[in-house]
Amino acid sequence: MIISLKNIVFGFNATKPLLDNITFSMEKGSVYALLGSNGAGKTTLFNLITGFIRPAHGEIVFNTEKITSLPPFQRNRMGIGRTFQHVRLIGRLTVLENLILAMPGNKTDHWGKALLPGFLYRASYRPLQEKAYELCERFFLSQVKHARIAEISYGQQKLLSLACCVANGASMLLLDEVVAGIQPEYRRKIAMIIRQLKEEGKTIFFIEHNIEFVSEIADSIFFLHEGKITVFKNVEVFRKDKQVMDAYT
Ligand SMILES: Nc1ncnc2c1ncn2[C@@H]1O[C@H](COP(=O)(O)OP(=O)(O)OP(=O)(O)O)[C@@H](O)[C@H]1O
Repeated sequence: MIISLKNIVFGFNATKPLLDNITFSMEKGSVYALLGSNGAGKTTLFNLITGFIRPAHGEIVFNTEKITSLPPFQRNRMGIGRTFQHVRLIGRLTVLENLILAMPGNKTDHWGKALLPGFLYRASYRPLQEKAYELCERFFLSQVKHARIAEISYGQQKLLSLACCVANGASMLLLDEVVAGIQPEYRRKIAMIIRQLKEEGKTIFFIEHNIEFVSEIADSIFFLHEGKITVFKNVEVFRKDKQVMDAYT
């Protein structure tokens, strides 16, 4: 087990909790989809896991450590990475530079390293650069590695967001609508990469409305409805469920 949530309660107002006593756990090396109608609380659940908000009650355990009251940067260092629904990349930097910036240690060491003599600085930078080249290769970004973010397509930006999450060293990746609004070609590439990440033992939790994409890659489906989570083993069972049909009609 990589993560468990126990009796999580969260609400933006006192009248009705948005997330009402949520309990679930996830296995290492598995892929989980999170579905639910608009406003069900999917992004809020991601914000709770990543530490942007805290629950009113309940506990979150990641790799046997309680993380419920840890800030986002600490959870990130422990291996929880995320991508956002609207990509958050640094526009004036290139693809390679965005990747290098996402690598652990680089940001905090940057100014210290800048004081080193040139040859030593270049030597310390080179392994990061090499890793960034490898990631570009793996994420189909080699041809645009020197391009700035505004010069690459939306599909490439989504691939880069995912690559940054991997560069960051995450063992659990939370992906918020990673294939929404992109060409089928990029959707196929992202599906392939997610399968590879699973093979490497990473845990993927992704919010998605595209049921075809969900059926291609998810091991389980988490359905969030009226504050509760129901788990489905596959898309067929999910599609036939009455509660699901009612929620989407
Ligand atoms: N900071 C906030 N303050 C008050 N209400 C909020 C806040 N953030 C979200 N909400 C409300 O909480 C509910 C759940 O929002 P959330 O973004 O988690 O839903 P979602 O399931 O991710 O929806 P979508 O599929 O539309 O992205 C919505 O009604 C939203 O308006």
